[in-house]
Amino acid sequence: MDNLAVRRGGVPVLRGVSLTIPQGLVTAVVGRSGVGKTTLLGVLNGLVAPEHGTVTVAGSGPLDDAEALARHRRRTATVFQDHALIDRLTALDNVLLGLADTRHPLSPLPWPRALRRRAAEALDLVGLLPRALVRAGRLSGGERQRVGIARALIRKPDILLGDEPFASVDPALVAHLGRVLRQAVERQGVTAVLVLHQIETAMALADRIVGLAEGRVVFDGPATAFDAAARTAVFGPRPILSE
Ligand SMILES: Nc1ncnc2c1ncn2[C@@H]1O[C@H](COP(=O)(O)OP(=O)(O)OP(=O)(O)O)[C@@H](O)[C@H]1O
Repeated sequence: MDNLAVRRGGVPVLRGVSLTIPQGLVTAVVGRSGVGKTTLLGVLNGLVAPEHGTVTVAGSGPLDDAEALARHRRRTATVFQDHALIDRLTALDNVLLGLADTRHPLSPLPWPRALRRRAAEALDLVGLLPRALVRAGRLSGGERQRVGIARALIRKPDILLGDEPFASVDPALVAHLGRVLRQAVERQGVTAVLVLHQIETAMALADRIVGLAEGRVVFDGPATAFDAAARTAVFGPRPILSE
């Protein structure tokens, strides 16, 4: 990302962000609420157009070119903050939507057995196989989120973007899902960029941390280097709690 500036609703959100995200690692994006983490992810999957600056992806090219953007999207999977599931479809069919660029997702033809098996395996990875045939509209928030993760993993993407992918997941499951994502990164060479709300989760899961404050990158380094000073730069001084 080179000197990116982005406005939302006319208001500057990112102001000159330059960043290199290394391939094959997990990078966590952290910062206070409203700082522009989702916006940064939106620029990375081409859903948000920068006012100026460019994003160039190795193997795809600068994303301001339509062909490069299409190439980039075929290699990318996103876990959205609001899950973006179709309520009337089962968990399994929602996972198959991850393969929608191979065939129309709502085609009345049954999905080939091999692909259904792949979807079942993806659901198993996130611990949801017993809920495979339940309609998404009947799943809990955390279950929906895990369907979203399975739908991203079934694509076997080169690039995995996640917007608070564990936000509504039971805390006991977060470590397990973190391991599932790390396995995908390590076995398939995935480059992951995850917006993470909890700095503790980011430090445990990510190789690198990017901290945003006031529209700029104020920390960019290994997770092990995210110290008290970095925490203050990103999140501000700790509030003093009155008794
Ligand atoms: N579609 C939009 N129209 C106008 N303003 C927007 C829009 N989307 C986001 N914003 C504003 O842009 C700023 C950055 O939003 P963004 O969602 O990127 O922040 P965030 O860091 O992901 O927040 P959170 O941690 O609360 O999810 C916020 O001030 C938000 O109100």
